[in-house]
Amino acid sequence: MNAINNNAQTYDYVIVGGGSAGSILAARLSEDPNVTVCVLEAGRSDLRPYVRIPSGFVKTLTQPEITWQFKTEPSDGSGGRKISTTQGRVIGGSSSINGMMIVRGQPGDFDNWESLGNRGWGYKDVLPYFSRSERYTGKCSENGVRGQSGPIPVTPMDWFHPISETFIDAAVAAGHKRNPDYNSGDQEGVGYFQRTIENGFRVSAAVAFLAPALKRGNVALHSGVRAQRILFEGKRAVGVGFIRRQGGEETVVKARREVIVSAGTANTARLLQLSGVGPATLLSQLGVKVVHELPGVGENLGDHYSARMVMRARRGTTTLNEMARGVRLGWQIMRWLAKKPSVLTLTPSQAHLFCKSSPEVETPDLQCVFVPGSYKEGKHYVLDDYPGVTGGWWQHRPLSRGYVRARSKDVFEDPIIQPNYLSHSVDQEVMVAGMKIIRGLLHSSTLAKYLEEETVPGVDVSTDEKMLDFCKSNGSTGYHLVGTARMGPKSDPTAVVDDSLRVHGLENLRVIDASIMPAITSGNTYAATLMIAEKGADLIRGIRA
Ligand SMILES: Cc1cc2nc3c(=O)[nH]c(=O)nc-3n(C[C@H](O)[C@H](O)[C@H](O)COP(=O)(O)OP(=O)(O)OC[C@H]3O[C@@H](n4cnc5c(N)ncnc54)[C@H](O)[C@@H]3O)c2cc1C
Repeated sequence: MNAINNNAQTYDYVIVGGGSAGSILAARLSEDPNVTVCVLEAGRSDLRPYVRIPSGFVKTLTQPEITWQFKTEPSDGSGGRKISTTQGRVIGGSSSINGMMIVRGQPGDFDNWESLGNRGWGYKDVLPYFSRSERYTGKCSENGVRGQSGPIPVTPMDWFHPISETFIDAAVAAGHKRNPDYNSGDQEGVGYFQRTIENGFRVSAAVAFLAPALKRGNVALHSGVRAQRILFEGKRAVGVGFIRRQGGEETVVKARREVIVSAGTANTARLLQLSGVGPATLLSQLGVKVVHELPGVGENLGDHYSARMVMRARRGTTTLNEMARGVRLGWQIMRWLAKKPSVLTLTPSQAHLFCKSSPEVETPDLQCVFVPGSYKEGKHYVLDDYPGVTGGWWQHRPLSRGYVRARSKDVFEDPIIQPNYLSHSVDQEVMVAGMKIIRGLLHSSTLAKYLEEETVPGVDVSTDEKMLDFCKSNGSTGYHLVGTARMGPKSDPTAVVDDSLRVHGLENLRVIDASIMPAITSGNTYAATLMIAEKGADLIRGIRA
């Protein structure tokens, strides 16, 4: 181990990652004025129009200056393709570039975590933490599960397209119930997404938590720096070494109490590995000295593999494809400037359908989404030249698992990310079932007044085999990477952290971000990550909800 510079600055807590979880942790830990916190963040300022204006989402994905331009390894399930699985590298992390849709998941997701040996992570235990960070402005159900005074606004959809409403009608006609609040504990049904958008702007975890915390004076933020290793004295984490540029000189910050890794699922696993915590064989291939052997570091990678189909709308129908261009776009910009609902404040998907792939399944195992617009086939976020709509779908709880492995000791070289999409036969069956459900709705008589022809993939893709092939060769990431530092008891050989989020076998080191999920949640993963951070902060402070 390199010598630790004795002039290094010392804080009570050093947090690696000023993203979704890191922002909450910095804010909660610094509520005590006697505590000092240092946040190390690889990205820089989030004061950018494409970050702050919700529809800028698609632009951010291709901007390397604010994103980790990660790609997955090819596999049979991805039709031999590498898939871009961009993550946020900017203040606020992925919360500054995500799709802003808030989906908590299902009660059973967390009861399952608890049944895997994680005490205090059942649905009833995590509910207060979901509520704590949110300020839900929609109509609340009477069971009191929604938060109404937290820092993150969760707002109902305020801009509606008649085809989206007709999609909802089609789902109701097909027997699905209209659900006014899928985050109430009963997820099943169809309706509109809830969003982290307020007054026309994205409200990221950094805007809601980190920025106010920085004003307290006991939080230091180093941006544009990459942590390259956690420093240990024996088995105790004592600080973090970071660099500003590839091959640059290392600076050290020391942690009096704890080092907390909140670098996101891919980077957290990679940082642990580069710090000598991980599978011994991998560490030896990398030339990293083993501090503590933990075979599960980087394993158990999960994601929501999604596919989409496109329908051409009848001539004269105005979809987002037309509204996001020319004079119509000008009008929408004017509306946004006047603080009126506008296409500029849309989430990437407008309507949802949480449903079952078959009657035998106990709770919804599919998430279907509807967008009153469409992208050109094979192109990244280029709108079709004709009026079109998109139906997408993914399996809630896929069984396929992959891994993240550092490629080299250099934190400027992207890690190997292999999600092994659709490697499990159940996942293949559920994806095909999902395609049949969404296709049935898009071709229904209810939507026929608007839609005329399936353009992607086309009706000749009609057998289960062809549909599976289509999913394999056209599907994509849900951007919901989780699981590479899975939480579980010591008796579980693949567990990385215990149910207090402490890394097994080491002292003063916790992982608190999406990587600790033992199994992916039934929905987009942001809300669950915020909950993990809220609970993680209490675990550190010894507070019970
Ligand atoms: C494009 C996209 C769209 C998404 N859409 C949705 C959605 O609509 N709804 C939803 O619920 N979920 C969505 N998600 C998923 C959700 O945003 C993530 O699950 C969640 O934000 C993960 O939070 P995190 O704290 O684990 O990581 P992040 O928020 O990614 O934070 C990690 C931070 O650590 C920093 N970092 C990493 N390595 C280092 C290092 N070595 N040194 C210093 N800093 C480092 C990163 O730059 C980053 O800022 C989306 C994700 C993406 C990427």
